[in-house]
Amino acid sequence: MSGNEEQVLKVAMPKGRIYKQASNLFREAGIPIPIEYEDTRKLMIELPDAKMEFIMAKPVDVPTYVEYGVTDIGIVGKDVLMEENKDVYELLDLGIAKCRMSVIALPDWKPSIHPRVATKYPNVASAYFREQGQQVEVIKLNGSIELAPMIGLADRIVDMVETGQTLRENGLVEQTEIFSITSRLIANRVSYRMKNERIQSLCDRLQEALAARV
Ligand SMILES: Nc1ncnc2c1ncn2[C@@H]1O[C@H](COP(=O)(O)OP(=O)(O)OP(=O)(O)O)[C@@H](O)[C@H]1O
Ligand SMILES: O=P(O)(O)OC[C@H]1O[C@H](OP(=O)(O)OP(=O)(O)O)[C@H](O)[C@@H]1O
Repeated sequence: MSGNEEQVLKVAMPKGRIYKQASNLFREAGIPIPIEYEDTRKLMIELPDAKMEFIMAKPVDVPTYVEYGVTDIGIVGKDVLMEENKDVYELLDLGIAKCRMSVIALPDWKPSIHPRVATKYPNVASAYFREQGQQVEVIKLNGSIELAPMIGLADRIVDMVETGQTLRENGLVEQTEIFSITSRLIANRVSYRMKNERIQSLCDRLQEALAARV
């Protein structure tokens, strides 16, 4: 890394579906991060002129990098923030990668004596059903969650809905929306104090870029 170490702002960017929207927003804010990174396996991007360094992280790991301070800030979905419950500051709602967390079932769902709920988000699901006063067994899956009620692993699932296409194509219905999701800018607590001016100025630029969109 070149330049003054103190001044470099380290950012954890999520690989996958958030990257494109987040990188568009950064470019609109005047930060020339590449549009695509998929054609390389490079996991770090340095922007010496902007004194910024980006790491390409698995989305679910972004709060961990930020909590440990190996990056100063990061971008992450509200779903991951709720599930991971890390000790970080949530600075800005970026309004990108919109979707919602919902309870989903087959159309003929009926309450059962030993209800089972499959999800990628066991903490979110457990907290939700606890608040509802419903005792359920939560089963953790890592993907293709919609399969669970279809093949009898669970009665219901807690999962994200964006367009609703996955539900429609698999004959499932949304029972309840638990919360809406967008991506957030988060910061390490120490970095927020030590690099406050840099982080604040980035927030201002991102907010201006967001305001210019509407
Ligand atoms: N349709 C959607 N389904 C899932 N997440 C979505 C959707 N639309 C927006 N998002 C947001 O994108 C984030 C990252 O999703 P993405 O699929 O890239 O990562 P992931 O779930 O970790 O995938 P993988 O495990 O395949 O790497 C989610 O945490 C959520 O905030
Ligand atoms: O409402 P839709 O627009 O259909 O989007 C929702 C789907 O997208 C996500 O799955 P993802 O693509 O991340 O795949 P996976 O979790 O099954 O790996 C989510 O878990 C839903 O299955």
